[in-house]
Amino acid sequence: MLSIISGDDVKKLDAAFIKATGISSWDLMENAAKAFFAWYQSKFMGVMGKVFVFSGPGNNGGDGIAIARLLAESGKTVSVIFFQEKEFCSKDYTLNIEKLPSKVNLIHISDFNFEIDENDVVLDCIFGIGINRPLEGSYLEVIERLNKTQCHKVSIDIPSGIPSDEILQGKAFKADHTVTFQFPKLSLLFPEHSEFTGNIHVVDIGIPDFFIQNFHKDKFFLRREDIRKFHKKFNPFSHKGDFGRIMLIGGSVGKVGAMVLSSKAALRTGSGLVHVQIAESERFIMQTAVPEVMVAGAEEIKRLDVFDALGIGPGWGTEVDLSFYCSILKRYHKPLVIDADGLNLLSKKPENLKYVPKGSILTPHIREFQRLAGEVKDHKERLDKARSFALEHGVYLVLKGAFTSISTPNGEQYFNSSGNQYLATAGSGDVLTGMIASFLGQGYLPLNAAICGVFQHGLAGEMTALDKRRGVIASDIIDTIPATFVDLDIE
Ligand SMILES: NC(=O)C1=CN([C@@H]2O[C@H](COP(=O)(O)OP(=O)(O)OC[C@H]3O[C@@H](n4cnc5c(N)ncnc54)[C@H](OP(=O)(O)O)[C@@H]3O)[C@@H](O)[C@H]2O)[C@@H](O)CC1
Ligand SMILES: Nc1ncnc2c1ncn2[C@@H]1O[C@H](COP(=O)(O)OP(=O)(O)O)[C@@H](O)[C@H]1O
Ligand SMILES: [K+]
Repeated sequence: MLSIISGDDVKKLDAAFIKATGISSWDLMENAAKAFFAWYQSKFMGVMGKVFVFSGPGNNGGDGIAIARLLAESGKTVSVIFFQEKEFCSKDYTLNIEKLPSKVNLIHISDFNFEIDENDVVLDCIFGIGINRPLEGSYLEVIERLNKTQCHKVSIDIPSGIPSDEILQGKAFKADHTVTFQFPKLSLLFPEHSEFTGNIHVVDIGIPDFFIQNFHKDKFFLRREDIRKFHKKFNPFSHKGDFGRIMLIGGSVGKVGAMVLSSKAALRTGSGLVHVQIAESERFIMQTAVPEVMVAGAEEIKRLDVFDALGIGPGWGTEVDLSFYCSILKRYHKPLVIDADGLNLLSKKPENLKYVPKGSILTPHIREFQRLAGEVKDHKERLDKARSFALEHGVYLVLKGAFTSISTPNGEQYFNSSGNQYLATAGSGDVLTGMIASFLGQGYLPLNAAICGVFQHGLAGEMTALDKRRGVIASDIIDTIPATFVDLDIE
């Protein structure tokens, strides 16, 4: 798991790492340049055009000059476009300028003609995490001009103009790819910046994560290599009881499809037994759609303690008797999952939040979270609010969207890296509810259930989108869940 630290802490991290290892800041910049170069070779091999490196006065610009050298040595035609004379630039920028081979064209911005072809590549190394005010003057003009230019665009560390932990004020470079060093800067995960970041790639520059953890506070980035350790192991003698008995509650008239999706997803995630409690009139539809599911009558809902986990809300409607809902929350003493109308009903009467069992998992999308916790001005404030909500109510708050975040009752936040825009389809959230409830019912700790559910839901979306793209529907995500276990090598 990568720790996400603030831009200010990166400077302290660099200084401490340099002190501890005896390497120089130039070496660290060289590591960054080499890591970028390796990425470039793997992704841009087939792009034959010229490379234009726009280098600002700080270390982001220094990275650019080092990268220009590596690209030129590999045979590329490279130009460096600079803004400031080296006396006004960072120490490592200057060292790298001195190492630049003569075959690299070094052009001051005022002499640059902007003759860039569609097939050429622009590397944005104007500003990194050291940006400290909105863009203006020639920097702004150049970035606006580059934003209108048709070519391949890659930002180094962060698109120039975007601060590392805050929302952008003003303009920024619009990249097709952002190659960020060591860990994604927090602001790369904000939806407000999606038009600037393009695809985000994290490259390792050789600072071990345990070292970063000395500076780290409470934010982590989840990647596929992290997921195995959150999974529980089963053995050949495991029986269906070990895989859990869960109850999903929801499915009003006309919305029973939500429960069809949730319950199928739970079965595909490995639940031993799945019961559903739905509107009586919808029984036939439910049992025809998912014969493996048991449809509960009113008497079964009286004995909630027999279930290893509950999932409440998909397709429930908002006309539910609140005292019935409350009685479920009061009578069930283990962590459960609440989604969709289960959340909307809590927003109607927030005092019922106190009955939600500690350690439960709430899975709102942005609008549901707004109903639950109030208006926010931007995603940064939303994340802060999610964190305090989870702390205050002792729950895991899964805030859905790109880079879904999981806020924990002890103030940590985990950001998911899997998934794509094709998951934004009707019923996709119902699938996630079924998956998380399933893991919870299989005896996973709530955090592990949330992490595995969120990651594998995203992965299933990625895998099924390979040949379906925007044609993905929620049922496709369900069909692909088993393949995610194979893909991650989970027994
Ligand atoms: N461990 C890592 O992650 C590593 C990170 N590395 C790299 O270092 C980068 C951070 O470098 P950095 O700190 O030198 O800051 P950077 O973004 O180049 O800009 C600062 C310069 O810009 C100026 N300036 C600021 N705002 C401005 C504005 N609006 N308009 C005009 N000027 C403005 C400011 O000067 P000022 O005018 O404020 O005096 C200063 O000169 C990081 O993103 C990564 O690429 C690797 O090399 C090694 C390991
Ligand atoms: N652009 C995106 N990138 C990654 N995941 C996404 C994106 N858009 C939506 N998702 C995921 O799709 C799911 C949608 O859930 P939700 O909004 O509850 O849908 P529904 O109400 O239709 O079931 C969530 O898990 C969310 O994280
Ligand atoms: K940049």
